[in-house]
Amino acid sequence: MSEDMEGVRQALDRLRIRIDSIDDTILDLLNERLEIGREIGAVKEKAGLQVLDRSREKSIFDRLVARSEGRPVSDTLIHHLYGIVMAATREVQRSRTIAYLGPEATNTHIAALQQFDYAGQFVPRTTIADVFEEVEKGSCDYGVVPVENSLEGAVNHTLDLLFLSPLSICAETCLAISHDLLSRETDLASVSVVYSHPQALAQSRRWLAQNLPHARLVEMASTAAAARKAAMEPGAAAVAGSQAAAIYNLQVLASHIEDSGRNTTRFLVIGRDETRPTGSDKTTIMFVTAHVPGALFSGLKPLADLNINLVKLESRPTRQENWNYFFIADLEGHREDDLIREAIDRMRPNCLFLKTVGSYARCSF
Ligand SMILES: C=C(O[C@@H]1C=C(C(=O)O)C=C[C@H]1O)C(=O)O
Repeated sequence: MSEDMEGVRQALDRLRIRIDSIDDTILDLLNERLEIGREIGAVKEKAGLQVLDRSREKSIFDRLVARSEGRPVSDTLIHHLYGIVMAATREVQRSRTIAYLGPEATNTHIAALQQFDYAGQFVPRTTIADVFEEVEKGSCDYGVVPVENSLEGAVNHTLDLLFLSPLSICAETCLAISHDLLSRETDLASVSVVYSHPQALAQSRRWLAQNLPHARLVEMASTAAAARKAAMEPGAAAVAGSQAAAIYNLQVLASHIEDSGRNTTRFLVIGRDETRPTGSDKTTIMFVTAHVPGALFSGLKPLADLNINLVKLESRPTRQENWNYFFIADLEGHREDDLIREAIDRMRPNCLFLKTVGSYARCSF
């Protein structure tokens, strides 16, 4: 090693010792914070108070943002980091169980982790119907299921189950599906085999041919199974979402290796909560109209009359009678808004059946 390189190594070692010591302190302080959170939880439980206190959380964010002004930890980073820390502090006060369409590391799992800030007990279920059932019978507080993909369209099974279910939509979350190359290796040269779902391999074919021309490509049942395999095998990599890296402790060797296309999936959180208005909300209703000319038109007319934006309209067979359909409409606004309330009241007499499935904050893309 040249003298120069030796100097660089020593400088890095010295600085990294300081980083290690800071990480230890941060971790000890986080553990102390969670322990205090647990004590706060006990006080609240005795007093019959709710775990979530938004105004306290807001005042913490405001104080920290002001404290860090002009320093490297930005406003956005504070919201991101402390959002996770606060979710964990709430979680030790009252654990939430979240059923999702599994197995582990699927896009639905990632969407669930993202939506609940990684705090909670996440329970994989094999089918969308099983997720609904867990929440309906009360063994889980929430369920997370896919509802729409930007390339494939609606997930009909989710819509059909929602039609029959007593549960509400509490939130929606969107996930940009992108493909990354994940491995326990730290450089591309050490990768000799790449595992993934056939679709993900196909969508990354050009990048793989250019960057790993000699690697063997092996098809797996899912990108999650591929990531799990890559985590166990030296010289192996997986094409999967970057979040699978955190779940399986893998390195992201390359990001966004898909050849083209923007592929986004929208997920719903189902449960029993009635969500408060946020100022940027959507309301989902489901309704059935009579089988006569103009029925859908008169059903929807109040929306036009009241100038309410119809974000989405889908139809599905009711399966109770042939050629009978129910409609799913997403309206801009919250069920507590006077305008939305008025519109639904006016729609009701024009429909054979109508239910509000939930009002929730719109996801940002
Ligand atoms: C710890 C508390 O419970 C929750 C968690 C908070 C936090 O992590 O700082 C703040 C407010 C509450 O939503 C609290 O009420 O102080």
